[in-house]
Amino acid sequence: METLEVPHVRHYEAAPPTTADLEWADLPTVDLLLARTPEGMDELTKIVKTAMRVHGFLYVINHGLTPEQNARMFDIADIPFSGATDADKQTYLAPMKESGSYQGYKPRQYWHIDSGVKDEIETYSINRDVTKREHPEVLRPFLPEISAFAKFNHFHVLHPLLRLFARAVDLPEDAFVNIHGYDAVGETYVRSMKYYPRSEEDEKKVQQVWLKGHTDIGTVTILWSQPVSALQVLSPNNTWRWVKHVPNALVVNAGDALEFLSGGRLRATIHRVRQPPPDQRGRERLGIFYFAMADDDVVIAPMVPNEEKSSRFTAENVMTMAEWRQARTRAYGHTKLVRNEREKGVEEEVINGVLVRHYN
Ligand SMILES: O=C(O)CCC(=O)C(=O)O
Ligand SMILES: [Fe+2]
Repeated sequence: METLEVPHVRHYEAAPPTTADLEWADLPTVDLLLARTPEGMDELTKIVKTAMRVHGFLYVINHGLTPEQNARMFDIADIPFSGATDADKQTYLAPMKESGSYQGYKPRQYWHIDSGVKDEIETYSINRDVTKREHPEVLRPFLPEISAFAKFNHFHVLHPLLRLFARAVDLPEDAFVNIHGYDAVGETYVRSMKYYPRSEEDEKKVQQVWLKGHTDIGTVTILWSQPVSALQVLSPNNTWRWVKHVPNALVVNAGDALEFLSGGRLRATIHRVRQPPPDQRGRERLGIFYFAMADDDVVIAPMVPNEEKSSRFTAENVMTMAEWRQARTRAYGHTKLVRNEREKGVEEEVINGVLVRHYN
């Protein structure tokens, strides 16, 4: 049997945490150690219920990966950007327009942000089944570790959270787990994401926005916390609050698909990425995520009575997870958005009959 020797990986040194005094979001924490007992599950269900109604974001701690294993994943996450050649980046481009898939590279300057200025974000997305597509040669020796990381996210973070989400909306505990199979056909990704600083002139034009306010496409987004402060959530009183870095914690939010499945009870909260505070400017920002989607063939219609006033989903919008993610991926950063005359900074589009809002 051929064995691949694992080469040395350059250590990715992130910027130190900011010392700026920012308006931080006050997000609840789910301690996964509590998920091991029935009493703990009851307590966590209450926390999750409030978290998803009020903030739509929460922290997860005690997931089981050590700080060293976490740091190793950030080192590996940087390989597609600093280790691959420009030719690799062309060869392994994601077929975003053709098949509505992010598998592979999304190059910089692919999405329109504002006033003719485009994004400075490179992403590399790998299906949880890492064999679904070929990868740049430099990344191949690390595929077993990436695959183990996907499995870890799936079974040790996603599934426990899905059980809590199901309990929070009074569904049987495994209702959401059953539509997030590890071996099912679907587009859950491990994604590396690198933000590069832009010119001051462009910062002015986009009013310091690096990634417009949006909701995520899938069911659950798991973000591995990193020190460069830039992520903000739209708080219940309609102001942006910064998400503080918590070492080795995860930042979790629901996306559109979970909002639809839960009849609007588990809200897909708007969030954005903006220029970091002055002490972190000029630095790159590397992120690593597990973007979960339900299995491709799942109809993302309410599994509980629809909460009319909060859900964007209506009975006419019946579609599968695959249809929704493909339509959203094709449209993102390319469609002409319509300014909402009543709400400043809000632009809208309708995708498959569903209102999608973008914030600046
Ligand atoms: O970079 C971040 O912190 C968030 C990115 C994000 O919201 C996304 O890719 O959907
Ligand atoms: Fe997002």
